[in-house]
Formats: sequence, structure tokens, C-alpha cells
Amino acid sequence: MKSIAIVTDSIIKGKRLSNLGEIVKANILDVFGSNVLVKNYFIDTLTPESMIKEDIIVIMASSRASKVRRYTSHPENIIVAKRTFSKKSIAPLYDIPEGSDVLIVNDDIETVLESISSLYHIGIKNVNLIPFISGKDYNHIKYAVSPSEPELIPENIENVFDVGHRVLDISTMLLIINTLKIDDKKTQQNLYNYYQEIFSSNEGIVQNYNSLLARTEELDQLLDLSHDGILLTDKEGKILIYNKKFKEIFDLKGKLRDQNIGEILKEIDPAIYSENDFHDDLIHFKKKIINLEKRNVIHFNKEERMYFSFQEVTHIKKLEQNLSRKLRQKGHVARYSLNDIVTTSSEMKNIVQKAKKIAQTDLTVLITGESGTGKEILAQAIHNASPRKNQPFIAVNSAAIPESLIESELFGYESGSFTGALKEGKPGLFEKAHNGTIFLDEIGDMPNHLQSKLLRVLQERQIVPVGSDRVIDIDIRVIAATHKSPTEMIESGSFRKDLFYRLNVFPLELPSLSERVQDIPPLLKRFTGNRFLFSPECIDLLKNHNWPGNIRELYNIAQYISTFEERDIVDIDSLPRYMKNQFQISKKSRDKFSRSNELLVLGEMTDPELSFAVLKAIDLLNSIGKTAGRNHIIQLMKQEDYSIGESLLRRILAQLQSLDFIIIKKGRSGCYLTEKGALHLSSQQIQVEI
Ligand SMILES: Nc1ncnc2c1ncn2[C@@H]1O[C@H](COP(=O)(O)OP(=O)(O)OP(=O)(O)O)[C@@H](O)[C@H]1O
Repeated sequence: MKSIAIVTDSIIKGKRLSNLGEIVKANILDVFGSNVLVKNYFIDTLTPESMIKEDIIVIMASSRASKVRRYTSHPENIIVAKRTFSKKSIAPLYDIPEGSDVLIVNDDIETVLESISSLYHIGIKNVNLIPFISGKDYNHIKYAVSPSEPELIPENIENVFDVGHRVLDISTMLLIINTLKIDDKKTQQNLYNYYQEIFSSNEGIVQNYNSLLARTEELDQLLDLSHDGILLTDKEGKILIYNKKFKEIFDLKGKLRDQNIGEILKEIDPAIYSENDFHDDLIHFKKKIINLEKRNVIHFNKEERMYFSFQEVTHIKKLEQNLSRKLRQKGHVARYSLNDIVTTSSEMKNIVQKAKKIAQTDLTVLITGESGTGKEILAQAIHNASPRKNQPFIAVNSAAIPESLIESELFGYESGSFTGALKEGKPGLFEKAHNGTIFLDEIGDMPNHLQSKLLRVLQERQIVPVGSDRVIDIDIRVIAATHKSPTEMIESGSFRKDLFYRLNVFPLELPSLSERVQDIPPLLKRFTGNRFLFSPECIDLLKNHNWPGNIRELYNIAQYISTFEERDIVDIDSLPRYMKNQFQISKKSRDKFSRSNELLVLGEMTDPELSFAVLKAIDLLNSIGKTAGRNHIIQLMKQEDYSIGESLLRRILAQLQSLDFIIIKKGRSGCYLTEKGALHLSSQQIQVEI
């Protein structure tokens, strides 16, 4: 702990002055509190045996310095106190009528003159300050002022003002602060309060100090409000400034000023204190991952400070989540990723692969494909696979916005630029997409006059709001889409050729669902949450539908099934009526043509029609878990009006086995349809439906 010695005279002119040392001590404790130990000495009792060991020595007059110097090994730390009056004690003096003679009384002429000087300095200037000289006649004087020596005042004076002992001036306090290097918050606050109570001999310095204090306080508050840990060190790593968050991130306690960062954070790789600037470096501390930025800072034209900012990765993640939540609330977020694109078709897989690569670039993409083929989901997925993924994704459907509003929606407008415009103006969707992606859906429906404005945006990456001459720079990735044929649109003159070339930097053409029917089962699985088993008949029917609404239509059917089907199995009955109707039509045509087709395939068989019926019976028995033995087959065929004897059946079964359509198990296990047999059955049915 720092220590202060106060050395006062104990006797002046034969009078004990022990009180003065106590008053100065009280002043010092007012400011430094328990930060310092204070000890009082009397100058006339100092001896070489009792040397003063305190860090600094405060004396009351420079004339005492030479004597005190002999009793300390640190004479450079002697401070000559400046003293002043407290505001409270001086207040009554302002009531003395202007121009009055006021006698200033103290124990000797030196202190009298010192008091006159102090009073003059603090603004007692409208009265005549008369120095008291013992034995002189002061009969004409009505007012007298004395700092704690009222008994010396001549008796004839009616108005006596005892202004009490003088207190330490603020400049002396600042000198103590500087010498002892005490600069904690509490001391600063105490000093501020102390200053409010006294007059200072040097108001200029005090006011500067106060505004510096206020500024430091504001900066400290700002630093402590920051969510980042902040640290400033000198080039050796000695800590100069830090904030609360820095201590929190690194679990540090107590005061850190003047300590060496390398010694406090031994766990951290010393490379971070190396000479280079860096940002976005990750360091590990205990179980935390911390993002670090370091910069060398020029201080008074010399590069000698290191600035560090630390962010806990969990905090960054929270910020990101917050940002995406806000974007989501505004609907400016892409929900789909490339993994959401369900496909087994090689053509689609190829498109997804290309999309993955394009995502890493800022190239403009033009997606074409029939309605419902997944153009928007692909655009969202490209955005989410791109470095812009945490920025806005703005989808604009040119066909859905009234033509009169498209321009202001896209480009924004200045206040009052048209009737109905908002007073404060409105940013356009291009501006909202800044740093992110804009998806221009149904680009073929963009009005002609806006196509040229759009072309300019693509060329210049700048927009001019409606009714404004302000040019706004934007950084956006453009993905456009259309279900119309661009070449036809260009030929018919409804779409600008130059705009098409600007958009068609990277074309992606999505196949229709009927061109990738193999995607129907996995898509259904995804859309129904894998809740159902689909009968082969049902899948066949779906595969043969022509899907004008593409995946959107399939999605709607999946929703229908999920809502109305209570069983685990989905068959043709589970489908919406318009699909079932289609099945009835195709069944009729199948019945009509079935015989000839079946005969075609099983033409080599003993009895082709009967052989086909046997194959179907085995399939049915297998699918309902019944043994497909000869008896069961004969019974089932009877129900279908086929009459077949045991020996004919045996022969047909043998032939079906030789074609690899069935396996005849030994004993009572019956027959099983092979994959080839099943394929044959379903292919026959498809041929019939077509
Ligand atoms: N490959 C896919 N995997 C999963 N879902 C898909 C896929 N493709 C499309 N979808 C779904 O199909 C629906 C239609 O997709 P989307 O809106 O992207 O089509 P679009 O081509 O943009 O249609 P339009 O031209 O009518 O705007 C959406 O519900 C989407 O989630």
C-alpha cells in the first residue's frame, strides 16, 4: 500500500499547532481513502534515528524543505502543499458590502499575506483586504477575517469571520496522484467530490482535469457496453486499457493495468502478440473458441500500441441466429439448401453439382423449366450454398406485382415521388438485397420499359430510386427464372435480347417431372414423411401421369394422401378422384387390349393367357402372405373364371420357372415371383395403359 507522511510545525511562536497535521490528513483521506497509509510528523521532533520512510512527504511551506530533506532517503518525493479555502467557509464573505475595509488576521505576516493572496485568487476582490500587523490601530475597520485565529482579531471589530483552516488545494492532490500513480475510479470520484467543496487556486487545470475525467468515464462506459473483449497494450504487451468483457472472456479478476498480457494469458499462443495485424483468427481458451482481431496502432506517430478485440464464437453464432431470425421474420430468407433437392435422376444430379459450383461465384444464373419444377427452391439452395448465405435472399415475382408498382418496388422511391408514396420514401427490393441475392422470378413478365432499367442494374450494379437523382451502389447476386421459352420470347419481341444475354451467364434448365419419373417415389417419401407403403400399381399410375403441374402437383397429391389416408398402405383408392378417373380409363383400355399383349409376351407358353393369369395369382398370393401352392392358385383362378387342372398348372409352373419368372420351392412352401417375373407383370400393365 502507498504511504504519505505529513510534516507540520508543532509550535509557531510558542503556540502548539498539532491540529493542522490532522486537518491535512483528513483532506488526504477524503480523496485517497483506504488506498494510502498516512502518518503525521512534527518538524521539530524529527531525528536522524526516526527517518521518514513513507513514499511521499507533504510539507506546508517550501521553507521547511531543507530541514525535512535531511530525514528522508527520498528527498525528490517532497511535495510542498498548496492550500485554499473551502467554499462553505468563504460563503459569508460575499455578504460584506462592496468597498469595505476587511482586516485579514493570521499568526504572522507571512501567513497573513498568503491568506490575502488566496482570498484574492478565489475572487474576493470587491473589498479592500488589509494585512493585520500586531499592535497597529484598526479602530475604523468593521470587518475582520481569520483562518482559525479569531482570538488575534482586535476586540473593537464588530464583524468577525472565522473561515477555518485552509484545506489542500486540488493541484496538490493531483501531484500526489501522479507521484503515487494512483488512478483508480474511486479516487477519481473522491477527487471530483472534493473539488466541489473547495476553491482551487488553478481553476484552468482543474476544469481540464474534470473534463478529462468525464471523458474517461464516458469512454470506460462505452468500452464496458461492448460485447467484444477489448484490450490495448504497449508494444511489450503491458496492459494499458481493457474492458469488462475482456476480463469475462478470459476469467480474469482484479486490476490488470500495467500487467503483461503474455504473463496473464499463458495458455494463449504467444504468436498472437507477434508483430503482424490479423483478423478472424481463432484461438482456444479453456473450452471457449474465441475469434480474435489484432491491429498495431500508431500512437503519437510511432507504432507502439497493440489493439486486440476478442469475440466468443457462441456470441457470434447468436448474432448470426438473430440476424437470420430477423431476415426470416421479414420473409427475406432462403429456407432450402441443395440437400433439400430430392432426386435420383442423373440429369438433376448433374444440375445440383453445377449449382454447387456456381454458388461459389457471383455469376448471374438463369433457371428455366416448366412451372413447379423447383426453380425457386434451386435459387434458394444456390444462395444458401454461397458465401452470401447469411445475407438477405429477396424473391421478386414480376408476374405477381401490379405493373404500375414494379418499378417502385424494385428500385424504391424518394419521398412524395408519386401519389400514394410514403412520406419518408421507401428502399427498393434491390437495395434490400444488398450483399445478398435477388431472385427475379417470372422474368419473362417484366414490363418492357423496366427491362432496360434492369439491364443497367446488371451492367453497373447501381440503382436510382424513382423520383431521385441519387445513385446507390449495390452488391447483389442475381438469379432469374422463367417458365417461358426465352428464345420464343425474344422472337416475339416481348423480351430484350441484350437482357437475355446478360441474364443467361449461367443457364440451368430443369427437366419436367415426367422426364424424371424415377424421382416420384423418393419425392413422395419426402413429402409424406415416409409414413406410407405405396402399392406398385399406385406408383405405376403416378409414373404414367403427365404432371402438368410438375413437383408442385405431386406435392399436392402427397398432401391429399397424408390428410385422408388412414391406413399405412397407399393404393389407387388413396389418390384424388381425378387420378382415379384416369386409372379407370386406362384400366378399360387395358382390358380391351390385355389379351393380345399378354399373348405377345407369353406367346411361347403352352397357354399364354392362362400362364399370365397364373403369374398374377402367384403375385397376389405372395403379396397377401398366403402360400402360392397349387391348390391356392387353382382356387384363386376359379374366382377369376379360369378353369385349370392340376397337371396343366404343373406344366405352366415349370415353364414359368424356366423363364425365371417364378421359383418353385420344395415341399409345401409354394411358388414365389422372381424380380424378373414382377418386372414382366408390371411392364405388361404399363404397356397396356399407354
Ligand atoms: N427437387 C425437389 N425436391 C423437393 N421438393 C421440391 C423439389 N423441386 C420442387 N420442390 C417443391 O415443389 C414446389 C414447387 O417448387 P418451386 O416453387 O421451386 O417451383 P418453380 O419452378 O419455381 O415454380 P413456378 O415456376 O410456378 O414459380 C415447392 O413446394 C418445392 O418445395
